[in-house]
Amino acid sequence: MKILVSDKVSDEGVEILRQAHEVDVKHNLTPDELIATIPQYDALVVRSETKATRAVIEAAANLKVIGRAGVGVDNIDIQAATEKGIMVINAPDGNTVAATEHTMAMMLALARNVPQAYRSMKEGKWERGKFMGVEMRGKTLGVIGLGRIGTGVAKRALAFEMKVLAYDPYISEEKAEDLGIELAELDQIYAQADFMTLHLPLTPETKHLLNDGVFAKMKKGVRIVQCARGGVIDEAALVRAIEAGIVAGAAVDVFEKEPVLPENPLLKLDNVIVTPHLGASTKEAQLGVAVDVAAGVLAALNEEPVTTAVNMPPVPLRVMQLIKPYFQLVEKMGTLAVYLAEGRIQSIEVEYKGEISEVDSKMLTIATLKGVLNPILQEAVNYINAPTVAKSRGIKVREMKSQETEHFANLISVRIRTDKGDHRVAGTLFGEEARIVMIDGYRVDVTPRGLLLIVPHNDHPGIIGAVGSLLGEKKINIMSMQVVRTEEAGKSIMFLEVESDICNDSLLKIKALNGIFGAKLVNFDAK
Ligand SMILES: NC(=O)c1ccc[n+]([C@@H]2O[C@H](COP(=O)([O-])OP(=O)(O)OC[C@H]3O[C@@H](n4cnc5c(N)ncnc54)[C@H](O)[C@@H]3O)[C@@H](O)[C@H]2O)c1
Ligand SMILES: O=C(O)[C@H](O)COP(=O)(O)O
Repeated sequence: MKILVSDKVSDEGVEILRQAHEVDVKHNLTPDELIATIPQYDALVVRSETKATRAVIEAAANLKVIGRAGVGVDNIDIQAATEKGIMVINAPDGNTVAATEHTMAMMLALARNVPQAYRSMKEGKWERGKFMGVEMRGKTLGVIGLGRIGTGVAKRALAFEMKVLAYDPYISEEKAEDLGIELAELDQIYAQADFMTLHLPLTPETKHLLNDGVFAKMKKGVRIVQCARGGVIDEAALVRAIEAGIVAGAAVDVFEKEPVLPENPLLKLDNVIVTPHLGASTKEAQLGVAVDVAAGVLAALNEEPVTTAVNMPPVPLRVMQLIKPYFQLVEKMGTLAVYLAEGRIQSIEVEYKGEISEVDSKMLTIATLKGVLNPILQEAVNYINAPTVAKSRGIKVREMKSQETEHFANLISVRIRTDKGDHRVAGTLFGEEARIVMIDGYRVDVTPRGLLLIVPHNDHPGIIGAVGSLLGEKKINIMSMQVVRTEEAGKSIMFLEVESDICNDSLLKIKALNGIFGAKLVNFDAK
């Protein structure tokens, strides 16, 4: 078979591939050249430079697998690959240490003005008085995102005798306690942190997490390290916060637009130090991700299970036929439940009632976990890694079964328990059609597809109309609407299936309406 390696991947990985297949290494292909050449290949190996767009994937007549030598798969159109039955795999562990150590290097360099002093000396100067730094010992470090890299940074910061506060809504208190650090809310971190470091994915929820409003809440003199993904910080707001004296300095490895243009204002500020997305650039990391991705690509071409598959479920055919109709339903129920959940997830319970309780439902429980975890994690959670990911986050998973049901032949319910309460979603199949029939104890009939707006409100005349008018003004079509009375006197909840996305601004306007006390938009089709 033929493999194309289109980015700089370590020779050792390329050699592993060459021992089994014919390999071409071609860097810097233009999009058109890639589209023209891709039909002859069975596998494509990339880092972040090659953009495996829908157009590339649609042209890939023989492609069976795309291997990403690294973590982020945002340069690959996963949806298009999945639709075409192309397995996408990544190498999520190989560069964790490299990115962790780069974060520490950036934090130290920021604290002690190392790049600025270096430049001054290279210019022939001896400016001992100009580069007064600060110590890290005794300072408070805010870690936002406590996954693989955030955890590594937290451990190293403890060795520097820093006080570590971490925010990650999807990590248990137990995990933080085991690490010897404190979980905190974002506002607490903003108010207390002397240093802040980001290690979370870029998602619609995290885009511009650090913005003007948030910078205004920060402790004066905070230093910020950004080695996660460009876009989590609003760069223009960062520049304003530095100019206003709120942020004393920033160390930035990843940018909203890469490669960075020379006119980027961050490059003009002396107290901003920068590296060109070097987090994963160590020999060890590049060797690790290349060897890992090569092993994955070979396994995929041999049709063997791949533990780092991003998009393909390894379900045995016989089991698949029995449970296939329920896969999408349970995944979407997991997604809805996690959108409803507010605190730290402690456990996920999946209960099977009726005939469905008689089949091996393990894969359905895994599909539920996938639905819960995918909207909140950077790494792609699939049928292979979902249980391990849940375990590593201290989330307990329980399956319960009973042959008895009251109203439906089969009923599956997903309960998420968090430190701020429980949420339960139940669903069934009407013929072949998946339906959510219960949300937090309220009887509904929701097709788990597209966008669902959930609005708890006071049961007063005019409120439903006000929401409808606001959506109408924004040209957002309501496809169906259900209103249920809650057990709390005078309170109801609206469930609206809407045709197009609702921007944050409009959601805020809905929340601000008189008599409304919340608005959540669930995207069943996210990721
Ligand atoms: N600079 C580089 O070269 C480089 C190298 C590797 C990874 N990265 C990036 O670093 C980041 C972290 O990677 P990782 O391997 O640790 O990923 P990970 O999936 O292990 O960790 C991400 C963490 O973010 C948390 N999270 C999700 N949404 C959140 C939110 N709204 N608020 C707070 N936390 C949230 C998740 O619970 C998870 O624990 C990713 O953005 C990745 O792309 C950059
Ligand atoms: O997602 C990743 O693995 C890192 O951002 C590194 O990307 P790179 O392989 O392009 O250096």
